[in-house]
Amino acid sequence: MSEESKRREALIYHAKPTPGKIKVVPTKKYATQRDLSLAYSPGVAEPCLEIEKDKNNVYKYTAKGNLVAVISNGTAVLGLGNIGPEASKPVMEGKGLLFKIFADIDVFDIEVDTENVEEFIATVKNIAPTFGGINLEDIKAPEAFEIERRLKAELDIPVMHDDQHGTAIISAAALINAVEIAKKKIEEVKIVISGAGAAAISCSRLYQSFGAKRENMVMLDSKGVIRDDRENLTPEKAEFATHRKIDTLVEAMKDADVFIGLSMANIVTPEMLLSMAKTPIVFAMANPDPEIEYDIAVATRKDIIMATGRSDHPNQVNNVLGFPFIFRGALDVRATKINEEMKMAAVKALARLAKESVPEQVNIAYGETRLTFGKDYIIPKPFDPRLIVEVPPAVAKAAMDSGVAKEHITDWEKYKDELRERLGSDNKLIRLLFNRAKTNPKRVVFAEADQLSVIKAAQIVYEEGIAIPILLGRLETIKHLMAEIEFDADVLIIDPKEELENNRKNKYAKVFWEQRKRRGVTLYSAQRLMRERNYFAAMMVSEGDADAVISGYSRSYPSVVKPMLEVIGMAKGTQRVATTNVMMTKRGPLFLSDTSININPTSKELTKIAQMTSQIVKMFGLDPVMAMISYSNFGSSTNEHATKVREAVGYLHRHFPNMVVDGELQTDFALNAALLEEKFPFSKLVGKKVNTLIFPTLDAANITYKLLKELNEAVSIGPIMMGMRKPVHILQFGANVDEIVNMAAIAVIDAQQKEKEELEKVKPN
Ligand SMILES: NC(=O)C1=CN([C@@H]2O[C@H](COP(=O)(O)OP(=O)(O)OC[C@H]3O[C@@H](n4cnc5c(N)ncnc54)[C@H](OP(=O)(O)O)[C@@H]3O)[C@@H](O)[C@H]2O)C=CC1
Ligand SMILES: CC(=O)C(=O)O
Ligand SMILES: [Mg+2]
Repeated sequence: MSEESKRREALIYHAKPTPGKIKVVPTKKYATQRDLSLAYSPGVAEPCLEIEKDKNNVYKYTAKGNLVAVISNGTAVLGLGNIGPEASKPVMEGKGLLFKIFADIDVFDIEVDTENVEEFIATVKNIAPTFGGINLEDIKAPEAFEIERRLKAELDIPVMHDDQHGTAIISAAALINAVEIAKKKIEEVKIVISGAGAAAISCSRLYQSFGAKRENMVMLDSKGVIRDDRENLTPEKAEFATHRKIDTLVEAMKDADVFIGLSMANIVTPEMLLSMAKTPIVFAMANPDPEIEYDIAVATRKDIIMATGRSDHPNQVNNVLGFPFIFRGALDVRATKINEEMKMAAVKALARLAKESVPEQVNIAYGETRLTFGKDYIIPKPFDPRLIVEVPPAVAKAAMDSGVAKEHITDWEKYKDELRERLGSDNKLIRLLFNRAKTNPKRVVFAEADQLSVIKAAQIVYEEGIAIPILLGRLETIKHLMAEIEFDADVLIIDPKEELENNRKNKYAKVFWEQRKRRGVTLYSAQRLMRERNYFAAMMVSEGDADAVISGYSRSYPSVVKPMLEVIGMAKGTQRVATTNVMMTKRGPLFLSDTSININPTSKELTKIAQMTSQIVKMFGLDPVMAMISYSNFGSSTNEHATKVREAVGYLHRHFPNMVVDGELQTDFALNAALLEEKFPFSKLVGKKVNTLIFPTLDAANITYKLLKELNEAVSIGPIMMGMRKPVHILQFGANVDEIVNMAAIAVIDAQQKEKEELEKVKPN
């Protein structure tokens, strides 16, 4: 993607569909008059009075305990400099997003219009009662030091300047590991630190806590090397002034073991890297552009251990790995401070985690085959789900041991379970899907590529490397739309009506005629049918000219299913096709079947639907736990609708005893584990979390999934077609771009899966 396209993409991302990246969402019911009288006057007076009696009750009755202020005055925004409070807001909202997705902490971002230290301190102090913690961000040195020192002393909630301590914690963990990989000793390494601001000073201090020696450090600011004979140094710079008689970065880099960049872009040259010692460690952490580009650095020295602050290269040393988890631990024990002990605990937890074997889901999330501790993996990845289980407990424990915790955790396993629960699974699951698709992208025919939403989706899957799109539709329209959205990739575009496609069309028509000539199809009618995009698309897949098809955006479901069934047909041994929808709910993904095809399935058909859904759940990397739902519980009704579900469950229990499935069950019992255990302790689902619901009729399933989707209770992926011979996925009429992209990723994974099954069939035993 060109730099200009990236720029535009970033602007559109921030502007659409709603400006900005975060919003406020109520956590209590607000539907009725009764709810409102509790939420607001008169009910709200009760917690007010309780808090008036004892201020600690604010943690019990308000959101304070999980709310962090991300506060900046915009004076040192990333490496962009003093760009002002308004211009810093996208970064602060970004920090809010990261706090939320990685540690389930809510954030108000606050941009303060003052560069005056006293005014800034007064502002933060005045608003502190709202918050459980204060994350100071992108405030320039030396003011940042005084601001943080004073706020820490004067407030009784944790205050952390992220650029100082977040950065110090992460880079210290990375440095300890990098030094070990380089087979050097931290006490001996010569370290050059470019930058003498908030981040650089704090990092250099923390490295000393882990053994680095100040006499081995040379620090530089915008004027060059900070020598002890320089005048008017701030106390922080004076702390790191060197007695060496050198002035420039070129001189400092000679024979250095480590370069720490917390200054600005592109100030390190390849020559400087070449002058460094053996196995040099280079952390070029300026954002968004590092002190030296990753690709240049690794091309210059094969023995380099290289890290940047960016997510698009190995070894992202960025405080995103720190602040969410550090505050999570601090908030959970109501720490009054974030002290040295807590920081050290976080460093050790992070450094340790990088050495443990990496779960497969992290490899998938980053499109890696095998991440292992070494020069390209010195520190955990931000999407590593173990971070939330490892770092906050370490921080919380250190807070308790060092006497700054107001609450104590006793059951650590329970706490870890709570931490796991905090991470919603919707984005994770989608990410997993995308990354799995990217490992082996397949050719996906978009049968309605002359529709704007479809072509936008095709552009995304192409640019993300999820699929290789083939665009079907009116040539002129497609080209026009592509130009409009600046989709200039060299992709295959086919108009089934065009003369140029005659050869292919004739070939497909012949094959189709051969297949159906005894079922009323003439060669002429076959030729006419191949002008129709869904027949043509299905034939492409059937004949191996494409791997999957996506259609249905502009047509009714049945009118798209028909050609797919006629041309591609069902998988061997399958008598029914069906669909499932994955609903990304707050309690995790929930698969609902059959949402689109079987109007009133028999008990036998229900067993097939359950079995096919079970395969799909596994394809998503989850263990199926299935409830066959009904309006009846375990025989409470003898009506045929309940009986057929009961019979289906009986059949599955007899023939597939390892399947975790039970019913017939009402939905509340299926989804409420405590209720189920209390009333039906014999159920196979007791002690398990149901992730799949098999519905008795199409009415019930379709209504449920659309209701959830429209009430914004869950994002839906699907309907995912099950039981076809080749990957065919049919969109809901008018699906949005995200839904089409998700479906394309599913189609690719489906194609990968089917390819694997084919290979296994032909593999000699
Ligand atoms: N990867 C990560 O997690 C993080 C990265 N950073 C990055 O670190 C950088 C600094 O941030 P922060 O400390 O908050 O900002 P500050 O404004 O506090 O500090 C910037 C420092 O860089 C120095 N500097 C400017 N130009 C040069 C130069 N040519 N050579 C050497 N030093 C120079 C300044 O010198 P002087 O004192 O003379 O003005 C100052 O000491 C930014 O690029 C930021 O993006 C920051 C935090 C986290
Ligand atoms: C990452 C960060 O906080 C910064 O670059 O300022
Ligand atoms: Mg910052």
